[in-house]
Amino acid sequence: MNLLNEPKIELHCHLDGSVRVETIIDIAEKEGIPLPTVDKEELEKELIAPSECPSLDEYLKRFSLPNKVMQSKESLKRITFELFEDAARENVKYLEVRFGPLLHTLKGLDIEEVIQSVIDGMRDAENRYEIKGNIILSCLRSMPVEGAFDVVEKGKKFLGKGVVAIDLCASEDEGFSKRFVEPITLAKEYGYRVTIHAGETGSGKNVLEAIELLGAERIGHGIYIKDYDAAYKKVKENQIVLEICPTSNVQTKAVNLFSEHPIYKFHEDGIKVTINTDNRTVSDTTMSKEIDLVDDEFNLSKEDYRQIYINSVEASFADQETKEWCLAQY
Ligand SMILES: O=c1[nH]cnc2c1ncn2[C@H]1C[C@H](O)[C@@H](CO)O1
Ligand SMILES: [Zn+2]
Repeated sequence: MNLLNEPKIELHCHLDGSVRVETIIDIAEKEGIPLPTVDKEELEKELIAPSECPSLDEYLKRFSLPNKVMQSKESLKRITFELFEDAARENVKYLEVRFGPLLHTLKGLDIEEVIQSVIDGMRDAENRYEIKGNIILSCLRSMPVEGAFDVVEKGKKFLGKGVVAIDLCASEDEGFSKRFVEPITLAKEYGYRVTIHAGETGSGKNVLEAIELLGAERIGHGIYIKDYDAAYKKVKENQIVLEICPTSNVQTKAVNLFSEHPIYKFHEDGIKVTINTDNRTVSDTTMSKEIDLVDDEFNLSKEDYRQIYINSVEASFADQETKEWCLAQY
């Protein structure tokens, strides 16, 4: 199937993992930020995780460089605009972009300014292209829990104005959900929707706990439910949607080889899967590449793709009007 022209929906895409390489060089020059090299190809080697990348923690090291140029309002707005522009050019109709606000406060911006700048970039792109978006605020598991409270509180005023959900990301330790029950419960009370990165590095139990303790409605990755029956059943029975990111899953060693990826088995068994990039730059990918990868390996039929598109629309945290618009695009 040639999928470049098919409409697409993306629910799992990190802003800091999706910065154009030329933009990193340009902002660094303008803001006087030193880079290891200003040669585009050399810089790509620093930014793109190899497929032989040994682990998630190794993969996560690629984010420190882009975050250096994401410390001003202008750069955050520009980077967001460009991400939506790139997505619109490959016919993505709706994109939920996520980022950790606290990562962008190193040079004096406050959390509200960070969020507002990302919203501004998104709105500019929505006005210019046929794409709609929403924002997911990510809290890093590697930071103290107080950080998550801070993000939940400061992000609250943007709910319904661009921000829709809360996420936990970064290194995945066994049993992390227990630590975050309070801030995520508070977020739910405020009206945030919930998606959680879990089951990426070996633990299906983390997926079960993210659903039971944190009320996750969607799971980022969730690969390891394949080895943990209770989590598998929970995901299937509760129709929890998996945000699968094929290339990233190989790089972080959620799977060793893409041919071993359980995405198609899940799909055939009635688990709701979606296809996403995770990180356009760090994983050197696009939605078209990710869908092609799945198609090459598992021979997606038109009906398979249609189902995945519908899963994505229905599981999105968009309002009803936007969901209907997305469905009408197919
Ligand atoms: O696939 C991922 N798993 C866990 N954390 C991730 C993944 N991709 C990116 N992140 C982290 C690194 C970023 O700095 C952070 C916020 O976008 O989210
Ligand atoms: Zn992710």
